[in-house]
Amino acid sequence: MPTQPTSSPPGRSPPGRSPPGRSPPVSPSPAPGPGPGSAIPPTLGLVLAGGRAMRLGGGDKGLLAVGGRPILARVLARLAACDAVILNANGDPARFAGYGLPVVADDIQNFAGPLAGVLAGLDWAATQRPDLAHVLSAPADCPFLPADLLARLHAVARDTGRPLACAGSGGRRHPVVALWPVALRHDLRRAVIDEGLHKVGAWMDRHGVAVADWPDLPFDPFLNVNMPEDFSAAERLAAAHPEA
Ligand SMILES: Nc1nc2c(ncn2[C@@H]2O[C@H](COP(=O)(O)OP(=O)(O)OP(=O)(O)O)[C@@H](O)[C@H]2O)c(=O)[nH]1
Repeated sequence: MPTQPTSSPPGRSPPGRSPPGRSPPVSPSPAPGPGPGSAIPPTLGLVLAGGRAMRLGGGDKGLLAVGGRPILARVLARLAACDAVILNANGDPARFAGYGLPVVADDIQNFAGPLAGVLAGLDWAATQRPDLAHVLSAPADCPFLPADLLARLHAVARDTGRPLACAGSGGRRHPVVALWPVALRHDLRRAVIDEGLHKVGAWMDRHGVAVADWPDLPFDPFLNVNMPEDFSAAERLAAAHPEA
């Protein structure tokens, strides 16, 4: 598997392309939220940026620009329909200061994987915004999320009666793009700490998860940037679909 040399300094540009630059932070547009009377239950948006990006040589994937905009700004635009948005990230939160968001670190150490970030988000919602019964998670390396992500995940959960919903494309599930009930946080903590569970999909299957997909879109909205070649594919997609 091609990887960037681990000797690369954190946050450098992926190889094989011109430096994408760290575009200046873009303040998220005022989150409109579903609004009073909306059929969409109150939801906290959670950007998952707690990973190490080892396959890109380290750094913050969300601060890389795709199509001239940081991936993080793109993700935040898609989460603007949520009632509040926080960022899960480890290390110095100052690097995200320009976004004006609460930054919440994992409280489970040793890189327990994305479930540690989801748990941090569920705990934050329970303690800081108990009016929000759901969390919508989205990874900071997914530049082309669908505009109706929040609405469609809630709709598929409601229609199937399942407590969890996640995104799918090309016959695959994307369990980190998902809707989580805050009420399941204690069960998740037990699974991660007592059982050492790391697989997101495995935990979801215990409770029941509905999958929503977007077959109508002319591109995969869940393309994520893990390796340098993903970055090139994302730039091509951004050029071909400026609306994405
Ligand atoms: N909070 C938290 N999030 C994580 C952790 N590991 C991965 N993630 C997040 O989970 C999502 C999927 O991560 P991956 O692409 O598998 O891992 P990554 O660390 O970003 O990249 P690699 O190191 O190259 O695997 C991303 O949103 C990551 O930020 C972790 O230990 N803690």
